[in-house]
Amino acid sequence: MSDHEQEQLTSEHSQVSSFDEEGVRQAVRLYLKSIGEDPDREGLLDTPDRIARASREIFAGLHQQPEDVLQARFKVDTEELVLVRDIELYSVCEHHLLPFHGVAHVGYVPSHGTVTGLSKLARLVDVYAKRPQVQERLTKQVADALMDVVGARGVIVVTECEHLCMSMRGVSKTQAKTVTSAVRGIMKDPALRSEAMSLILQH
Ligand SMILES: Nc1nc2c(ncn2[C@@H]2O[C@H](COP(=O)(O)OP(=O)(O)OP(=O)(O)O)[C@@H](O)[C@H]2O)c(=O)[nH]1
Ligand SMILES: [Zn+2]
Repeated sequence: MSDHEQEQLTSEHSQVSSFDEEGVRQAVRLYLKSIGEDPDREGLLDTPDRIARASREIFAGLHQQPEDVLQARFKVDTEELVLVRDIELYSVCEHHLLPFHGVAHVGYVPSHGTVTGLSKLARLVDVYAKRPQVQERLTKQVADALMDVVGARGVIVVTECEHLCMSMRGVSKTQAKTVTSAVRGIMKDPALRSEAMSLILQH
């Protein structure tokens, strides 16, 4: 198996177990102790519970599939580009468990007039963002889901993010933005791709 196939296997198809709230609470107490804090001081008493509740939200995408949010599909007489720009995105980098955040631009060309609801594109971004991630994989997974689940003829996904692991620590570059893209199907056609890119870049 190639490295690429191995990476896909471990990050996309590995078994996800159910959310263990008590496990998170215990881990946070241990973490606080290990950084030299006192988990029993007043200000920190409820922190393990807060982090457990917040983690349920932040990592909700681990327990969702694209099919769960792409159910709204209907017919509109169009086979033209549909693009939702500047979809806010909050995710967590799997290397440091620190946030990365920014925007996603998601465009697709429907097949036989089958479109999905506009809000569903944003929900799809969340399904993949609310997991421990790397930005490249997030971008690719959104594109692949639109091709596979909605049956799009072509897709373009561009994400622009700031990684807190690069700004609040480590290399400390606060202005650096990471841009990744995934282009599928007929969107690879240079004219269509450049139409989509010019719409995406209209800030
Ligand atoms: N390609 C990619 N890299 C990421 C992403 N998020 C974080 N990283 C990088 O993952 C790398 C992990 O590198 P390591 O050398 O193992 O970790 P580190 O010692 O904490 O690295 P520094 O951040 O350079 O201090 C770093 O270069 C991060 O910038 C992402 O979404 N995509
Ligand atoms: Zn990181």
